[in-house]
Amino acid sequence: MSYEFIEYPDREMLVIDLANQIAGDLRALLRHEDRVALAVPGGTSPGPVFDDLCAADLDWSRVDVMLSDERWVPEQSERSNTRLLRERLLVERAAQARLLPLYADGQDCDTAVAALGETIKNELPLGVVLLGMGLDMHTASIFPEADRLDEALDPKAPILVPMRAPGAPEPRVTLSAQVLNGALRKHVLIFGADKRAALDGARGLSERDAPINAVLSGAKVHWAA
Ligand SMILES: O=C1O[C@H](COP(=O)(O)O)[C@@H](O)[C@H](O)[C@H]1O
Repeated sequence: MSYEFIEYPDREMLVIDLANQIAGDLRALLRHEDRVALAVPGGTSPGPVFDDLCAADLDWSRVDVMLSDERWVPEQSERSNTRLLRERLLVERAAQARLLPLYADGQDCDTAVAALGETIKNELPLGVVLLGMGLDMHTASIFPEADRLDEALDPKAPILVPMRAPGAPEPRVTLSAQVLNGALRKHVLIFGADKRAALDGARGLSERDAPINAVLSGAKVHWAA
């Protein structure tokens, strides 16, 4: 699998350039489509990119934003990826975008995935996907040793898969690898020497051992120490 690796002198330059590239991708796709879907990660890495991207000059009213994965916790929780989105991406100009939820309050994730997946069906293929990666080489919530890892990696996987994993403190839902991998533009955001070593270490491993490998083909990987 081949991907483009872009190394930046520092995190600030990465953030500015990546936000510009995503905005450029969205503008380019909006020239030919009525609406474009953008999927983004949660966790600790993407916040600064959201802070820049939210001010991008484009027709956000035609952008459908969703998460790559969600931790099954209420939006009030510090661990809610939806909360991060609302606070740092869906503000300023990007407040015009439509949020497609990956969480349903009061339901369990195993029953909620079918209905949540239905709302995403018409968005495929996704226009732009930004992904993160954990030190254990998980991406979205596709974790090594997760209970439904094989299902999430299956080319015939459903759109959304519930997931429980030793490395995840709460149940999750995740877009499946084929949905993420099928995006028209793919970006992966990685900060730090330890994650770069993890990415290098993923080379030659199976997708089960290194789920990041399931989404790298044709992606741009953005890295800064
Ligand atoms: O739990 C998650 O982890 C990954 C990586 O997060 P980071 O904090 O190491 O940047 C993230 O991509 C994923 O969306 C999130 O749910």
